[in-house]
Amino acid sequence: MGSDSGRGEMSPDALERLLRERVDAHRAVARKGKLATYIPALGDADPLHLGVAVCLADGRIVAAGDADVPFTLQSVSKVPALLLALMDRGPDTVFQHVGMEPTSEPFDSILKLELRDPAKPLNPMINAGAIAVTWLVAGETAEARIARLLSFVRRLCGNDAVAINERVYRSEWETGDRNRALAYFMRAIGALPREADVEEVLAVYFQQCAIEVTCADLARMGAVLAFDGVAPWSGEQLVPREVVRIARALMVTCGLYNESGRFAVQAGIPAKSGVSGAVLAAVPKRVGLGVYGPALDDKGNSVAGLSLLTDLAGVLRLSLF
Ligand SMILES: NC(=O)CC[C@H](N)C(=O)O
Repeated sequence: MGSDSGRGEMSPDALERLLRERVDAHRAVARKGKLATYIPALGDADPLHLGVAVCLADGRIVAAGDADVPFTLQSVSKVPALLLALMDRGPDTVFQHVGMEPTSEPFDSILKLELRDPAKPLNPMINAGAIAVTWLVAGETAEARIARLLSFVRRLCGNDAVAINERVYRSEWETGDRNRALAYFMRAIGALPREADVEEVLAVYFQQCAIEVTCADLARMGAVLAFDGVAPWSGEQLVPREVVRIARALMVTCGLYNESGRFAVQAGIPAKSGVSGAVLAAVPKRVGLGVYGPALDDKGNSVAGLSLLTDLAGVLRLSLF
C-alpha cells in the first residue's frame, strides 16, 4: 500500500494479514451495538458480522472477515446521489436546495427544519438533505432517476451486477413513515417545490438506499473518491475532481451525522455510514475502504466498523490531519 507519510510500502499479503488480525480483534465490539430494526428487513442481519475490503492505487482488492456478505447501501447512497446531482445540476443549484453545515441532531431529525433554522435541510448527508438531493437527480420519471443512479453506482463500484434488494426496498416503503413525514413537511415549507411528487421522490430515495453491495464494491467506490474521481482499475475519470472534493469535505464534516466530529478527531478519514452497518471511506491519494458490521451504536453508525476503521487509521497512518 502506497504511503506518502513515511511508512513506505506494505505488500498486499502483509496488509491482508493485518486486516485479518484487526477484524478478529474488533469482532467483540459488535456486542455493544444493535441492528436497525425500524426497517424490518435489516433485522435479519447477523449482528456479529464484520468485514473489510481495501482498494489499492492499482485497483487491487485486499479483504478480510465477512467481506463477502451482501448488504444494502442505506445512507451510504447519499454520496453517489450527491455526486450525480452535482454533475447534473452544478454546485450552485444543488446548494440552493440543501446546506453544507454539520448537524448536532440524529440523521432522521425534523427539528431544525421545523425551526426553519435554516429553511432548507442542513446538509446532504442527513435524510432531509438526501431527499432534496434525490429530487435533484435528473430524469423525467422516478424510474428514469433510479435507473441513472443505479447505473452510476455500478460504475463507481466497477461491478455491473450491483442491483436493488427488492425485499429491503419494500420493507422500508411499507414502514418509512418518518421519511414520508419529513418529505411532506419539506414540501409544505418549500424545501421541496410544490410540483415535486413526494411519493415518487420517496420511491427513488428508498430504492437508492436498498442498492446491495459487498465490502469490495464499497472499497472501489471509496477509491474513486480517494483518487479524485478516477477509477484506479481502469484509469477512467468517472467523476469531475471538483465534485469529488465537495463530497469528501461533506463526508468529513457530516458523513457520520452527530458523530462526525469524534471520528474526525480519532480517525481523520472522510467516511459515510448507513444503518445497514455499511461504512464507505476514502483516504485521498492512498486507498478506498469498505466496511460492514451491522450492529450500530446509538448514533446509527456501525459500532465495530468505526472502531476497526479508527484502529486501521492509526496503524496505517491514514488520518488527513
Ligand atoms: N442512516 C441511514 O442509513 C438511513 C437510511 C434509511 N434508508 C432511512 O432513510 O432511514
